[in-house]
Amino acid sequence: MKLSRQLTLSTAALGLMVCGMLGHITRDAWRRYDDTGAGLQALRLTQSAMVAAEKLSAERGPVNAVLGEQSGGDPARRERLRQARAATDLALLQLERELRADVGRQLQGYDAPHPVAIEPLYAALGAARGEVDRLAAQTPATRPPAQLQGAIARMFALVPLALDAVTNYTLLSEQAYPRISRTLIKARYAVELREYAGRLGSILTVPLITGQPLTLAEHEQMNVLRGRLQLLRQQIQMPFRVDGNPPALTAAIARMDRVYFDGGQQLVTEIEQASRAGHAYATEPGQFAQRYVPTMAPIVAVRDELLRAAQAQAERDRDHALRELWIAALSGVAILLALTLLLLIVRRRVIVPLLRATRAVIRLGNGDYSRDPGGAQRADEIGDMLRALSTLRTNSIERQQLELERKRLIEELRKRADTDYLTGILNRRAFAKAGNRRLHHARERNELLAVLLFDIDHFKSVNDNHGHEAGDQVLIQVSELVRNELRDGEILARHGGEEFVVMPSNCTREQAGLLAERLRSAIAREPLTISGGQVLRVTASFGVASASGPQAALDDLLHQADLALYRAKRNGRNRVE
Ligand SMILES: Nc1nc2c(ncn2[C@@H]2O[C@H](COP(=O)(O)OP(=O)(O)OP(=O)(O)O)[C@@H](O)[C@H]2O)c(=O)[nH]1
Repeated sequence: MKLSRQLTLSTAALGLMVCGMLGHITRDAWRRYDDTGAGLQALRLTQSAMVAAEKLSAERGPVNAVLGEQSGGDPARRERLRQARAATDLALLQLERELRADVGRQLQGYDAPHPVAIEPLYAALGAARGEVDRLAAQTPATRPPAQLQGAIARMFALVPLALDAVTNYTLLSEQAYPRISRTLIKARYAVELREYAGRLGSILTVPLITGQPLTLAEHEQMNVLRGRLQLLRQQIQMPFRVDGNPPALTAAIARMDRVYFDGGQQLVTEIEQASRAGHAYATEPGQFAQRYVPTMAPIVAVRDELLRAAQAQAERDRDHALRELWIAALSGVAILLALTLLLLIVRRRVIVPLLRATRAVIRLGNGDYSRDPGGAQRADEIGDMLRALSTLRTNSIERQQLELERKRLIEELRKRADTDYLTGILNRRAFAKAGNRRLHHARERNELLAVLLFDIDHFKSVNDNHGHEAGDQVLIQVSELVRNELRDGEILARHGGEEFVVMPSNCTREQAGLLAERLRSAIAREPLTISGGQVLRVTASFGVASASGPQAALDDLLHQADLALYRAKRNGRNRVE
């Protein structure tokens, strides 16, 4: 597989792995963020349900005051009852609104009990208030104690309905966001504490109205409630395992201990003691409610402090989760960008130069040195490689030039070895090679072969009379003259000194004689101009020999021609024999 493809595939695989990992991290961060959001939502619902439960509890105070009045309708008490009812209605409306807006959106998907429907609570509340109003319309003396008890019991029965909602929303909050569960459980205890504190006070309502002592059952009921209140108080006081209670919560608990457990319960104890002693009660229900109810406010403050702590924790966690989500998403994008950039850099800085280098190596291998691989300005390893290739190209060009020069020199040497240095025609050695080749050829085809040997007459006198250099010029001009007379395929060579040899192809003795005659007359006819402008005329004597058949040998042929030449010299020169 090619390197560029391998790189693309491995980068893609790496990118996928990084994407998968980041997807996982981002999904986790998103889930945490979503959980804290859902937790906050559930927390708001829990808070609304707790406020509704508290308002329902609080409504019992004015109810007791109105039902416990001694004479006629007290407008101030009625007004307090109206205000308490308005506060309850507002809290329920708030809860209902949040339920409609939020449940099914944020909290969907959590396997929690379905929050209680608000309608049964409204029905029970309507019925209880109707009963209270009916009794309040009667004069105090005509209000039967049993019916008063019934009306108060109905009011009591409302709170568990709201507490059910509290419990369910608390569970939802816990499930959506477990980190705040301990705080919410404590808040739930505070709500219960407020409810039981209210109940403790409410037990006294009827005895205070009727002026009767508390019954044994009422004493026992009060002891049970006190026990529960102590238990809940201890649970709330118990510090959180990791961080302990926050200072604001510690202060709220201390205030609750002082105001309610010391002050509020003291009021209850005083009435209990008067009942046991058989004394008349020093207070009537309205006055008692006015003194007792405010002592329960710090309990609600503790609850609110706990809810505030839970909310602060959830918001902190949500901000943290959001920050992590951003970090995961941004680092994912940054890693992917870095990978892409790396791929592009490697492709541009490594793969492309490698491909260029490969092409350059192939070109060099094929002997094409036309283009330089380039990249000399790069300071990295690829630059080193390209520079090495450039050097290789330069060396190869030099080597190629040397090789050409060597070939040219060899060719020149070969030529020189075969060429007569003076006349430029073949020398005796080259003639022997060419002549033997032709002889061999003639033998194969059974052709006739002839040799003409000629020698310039009285050449010595040319040298003697005109100088050796003039003799050289005569030799050169005679060879040129003869070469011009010959046709292609007719070999001319200097056989030595002033002696030349001609070998025509496939030629009879007669044809060779005619050729010799033609050459002889051309030499004799041609005036030769030597340096200094002097004109000379020379003649030459020719000896002709021919041979055919397998026995023919070049030396024999030359020997016979030489004999014929000798005869021509002897017979007067400038002739053909
Ligand atoms: N200038 C010159 N002279 C040469 C060369 N080679 C041989 N000679 C001369 O050629 C002459 C040959 O002389 P000879 O063999 O006596 O023959 P000739 O004078 O031609 O007389 P015949 O052949 O009998 O007609 C000698 O003087 C050689 O020195 C050469 O390359 N240049």
